[in-house]
Amino acid sequence: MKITVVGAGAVGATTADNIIRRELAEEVVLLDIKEGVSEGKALDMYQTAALLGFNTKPVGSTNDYEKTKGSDVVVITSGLPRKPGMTREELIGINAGIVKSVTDNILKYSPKAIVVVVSNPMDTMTYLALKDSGIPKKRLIGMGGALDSARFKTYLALEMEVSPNDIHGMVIGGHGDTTMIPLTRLATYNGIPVSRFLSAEKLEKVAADTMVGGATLTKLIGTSAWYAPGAATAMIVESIVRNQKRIVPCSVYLNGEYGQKDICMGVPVVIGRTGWEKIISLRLSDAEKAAFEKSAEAVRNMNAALNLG
Ligand SMILES: NC(=O)C1=CN([C@@H]2O[C@H](COP(=O)(O)OP(=O)(O)OC[C@H]3O[C@@H](n4cnc5c(N)ncnc54)[C@H](O)[C@@H]3O)[C@@H](O)[C@H]2O)C=CC1
Ligand SMILES: O=C([O-])CC(=O)C(=O)O
Repeated sequence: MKITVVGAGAVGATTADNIIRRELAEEVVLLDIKEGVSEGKALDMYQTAALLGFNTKPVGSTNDYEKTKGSDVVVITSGLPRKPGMTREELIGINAGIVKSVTDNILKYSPKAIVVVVSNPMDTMTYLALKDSGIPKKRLIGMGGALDSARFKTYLALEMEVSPNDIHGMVIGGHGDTTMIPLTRLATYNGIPVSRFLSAEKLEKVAADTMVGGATLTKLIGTSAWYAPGAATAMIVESIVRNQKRIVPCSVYLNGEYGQKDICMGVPVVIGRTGWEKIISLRLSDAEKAAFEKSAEAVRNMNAALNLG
């Protein structure tokens, strides 16, 4: 098994670190355009092998795609992160060019790879990667809902003063401050609806905090988050390489599912060795359906800015 992570910045390096620690592949290639950075970070990570006891080898590459050849899974994190006060959507101008050229290069050397897109605005970057490359839709996965759901569970756990490990819940829709849909109605504390433990007001606050979870961290840190994004991305990669069939909300190409066509956005999918294997169709309430439609409209407007014709 060989995995490539493009972008050796905060999210890319953290993703690679999580992947090597869990020995998800024999080799993990970290590629960046900044001279020497990926080689340096890969060597730094490899020096933890003697301390932590893993056997996966990280390899750095300064923009040399030959080194990524034959990758089974490729994660794309290259691109600008937002600064406080910005939306993810404002990154489209620069990141579209980066994601397009990276996708072309990756598929030239690894035509059979499953590609996980992280760069923002993620739903639109996933759509761009699909339209530009023609990659079979099931091999293209946008990472957003995995992270948003982890934040949702964390905010619920904090409010309830329980372990996040006992909380189950999902966030679907777009990966944007106003497009996310935390499915509060379906969230549980080990199978028991969270509405048994928290008031409607508290649940509304949890949902609102979840939606701006990324913006909150960006304001605190000065750039966007990386620990949970890296862990969420590695969780998806693990479900692929270990064929775990986990149900994870991911941005995938919809062709009529959830009432939407020709768009990538977050819905629950089963993730296994061939990519996303199937979409789980949830019975949404009327309010949830309306939120999904509104979310799709916003994502579609963003996609139109790509001018794909
Ligand atoms: N989908 C999600 O849930 C999340 C998405 N993100 C997004 O991930 C992206 C990366 O974020 P960070 O790692 O914090 O940024 P960063 O600035 O730390 O790292 C980005 C890296 O990409 C590299 N890069 C730029 N152009 C490249 C190219 N053509 N080829 C290869 N590498 C290139 C840069 O040199 C830099 O090292 C941002 O767009 C951010 O908004 C971040 C967190 C969560
Ligand atoms: O907030 C951002 O810009 C980065 C991101 O997507 C997240 O952390 O959810």
